[in-house]
Amino acid sequence: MMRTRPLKVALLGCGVVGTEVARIMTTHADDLAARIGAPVELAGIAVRRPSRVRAGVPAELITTDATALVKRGDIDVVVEVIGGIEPARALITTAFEHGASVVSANKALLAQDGAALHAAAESHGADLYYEAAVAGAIPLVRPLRESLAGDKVNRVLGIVNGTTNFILDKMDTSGAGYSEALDEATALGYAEADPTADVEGFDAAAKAAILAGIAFHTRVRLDDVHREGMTEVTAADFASAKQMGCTIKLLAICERAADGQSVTARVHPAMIPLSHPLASVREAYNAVFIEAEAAGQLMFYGPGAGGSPTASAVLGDLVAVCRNKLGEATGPGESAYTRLPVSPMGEVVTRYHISLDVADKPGVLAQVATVFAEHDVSIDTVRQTGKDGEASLVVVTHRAPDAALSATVEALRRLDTVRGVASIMRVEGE
Ligand SMILES: NC(=O)C1=CN([C@@H]2O[C@H](COP(=O)(O)OP(=O)(O)OC[C@H]3O[C@@H](n4cnc5c(N)ncnc54)[C@H](O)[C@@H]3O)[C@@H](O)[C@H]2O)C=CC1
Ligand SMILES: N[C@@H](CC=O)C(=O)O
Ligand code: NA
Repeated sequence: MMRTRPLKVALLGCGVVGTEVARIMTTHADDLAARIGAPVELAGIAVRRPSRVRAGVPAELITTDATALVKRGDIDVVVEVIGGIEPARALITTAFEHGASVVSANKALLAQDGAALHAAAESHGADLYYEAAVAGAIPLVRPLRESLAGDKVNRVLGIVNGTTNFILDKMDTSGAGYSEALDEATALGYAEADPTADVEGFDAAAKAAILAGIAFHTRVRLDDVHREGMTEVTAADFASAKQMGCTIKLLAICERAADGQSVTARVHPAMIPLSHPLASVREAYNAVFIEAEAAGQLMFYGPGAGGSPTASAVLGDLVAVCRNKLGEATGPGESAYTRLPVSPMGEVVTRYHISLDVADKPGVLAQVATVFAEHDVSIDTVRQTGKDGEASLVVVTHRAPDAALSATVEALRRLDTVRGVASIMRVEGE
């Protein structure tokens, strides 16, 4: 039976995502009410710039005082789509203190302070849901938290940043320049307020931290994630990748160690074979593989960024949280009981593609091969092209610990016959 008293929702932030949340809440009010079992009322919208025109957003609900809104006492759910650490963190904490549950899209905050926010939610008998924080519209957080709660996840690998995938895709397929592609991604509402978060890998690293924590039932923070952005990927890297039958993607990879005693989480550009499903993930789409002991390999694919797709995930959480409120229950909280430590990048086992500029004279290849052997790194393939006394040497290794691979590169740089290291890229997905 439908409850007549509405559940009241405060919306914090009305930018790319917030505008779409407000629009869908207004246009789909009847469906949402039917699915929840009570009407949901948008009770207030906190913004920073009230004069901005926001199509379809009820002007009478706009306020610049977000703190007063969350302190009203009659708010059931606070939807935080401001982003950043403060004032989002203080507003979420205040919301819990005043009896509200929270839906947030804020991966930066969750990757930094997720444990404290979960504890605050639990101590106030409230929910903290954040499906939109990882890979936009794609259901990932709830499948991991709920559907896979009975399985053992060993690996999560995928593309979790729409902006960088959009840029890399444009560079690869149309030869577009980096800045031009970034401007386009920003105009389409994919990029963070400061796009450095996207291109330097912070956004993907925050998502990797959230995914690893949920997948392995432990705590992983942003600082635990090895992070390399994509600003140094060049057209020459794409050309090398093509020669290998590969393309380049910014990947997030979270793994349980073979002995099960630790986990790793990393974000970096990598070559992947064109035959791998991730190679065909275009534009701002995201795709994530989850490998679980009983389930085997699962693939999640869809729009990873943009106002409307992200609002879809926010609204899904809103419905779930409202249902919990009506049932006087809460959904699953933080599960970090395994307390597995996060190992450093040096312990990750992976493959390298190394492109060297070398002197084209007898013995150079043997010298280079010796350096690899000294570091216990086995070579898979070598390709040499020479011209006018100089040569380009491309070495692809077998799998080895990342520490051994980096030490090999450092030793190669010290050889007189190695003029320079043109590029180093990890190879994944084989
Ligand atoms: N845009 C996207 O594709 C996605 C965004 N997200 C996350 O959603 C959140 C919002 O992102 P966008 O909507 O893209 O950002 P945005 O920058 O378009 O919107 C944020 C809005 O919050 C407002 N704001 C800032 N401080 C405020 C305050 N104290 N009180 C009230 N409003 C304030 C800003 O003026 C801005 O309009 C971020 O956490 C972001 O990481 C998550 C998934 C995808
Ligand atoms: N800036 C992010 C937005 C979604 O999380 C991205 O590009 O993926
Ligand atoms: Na999601």
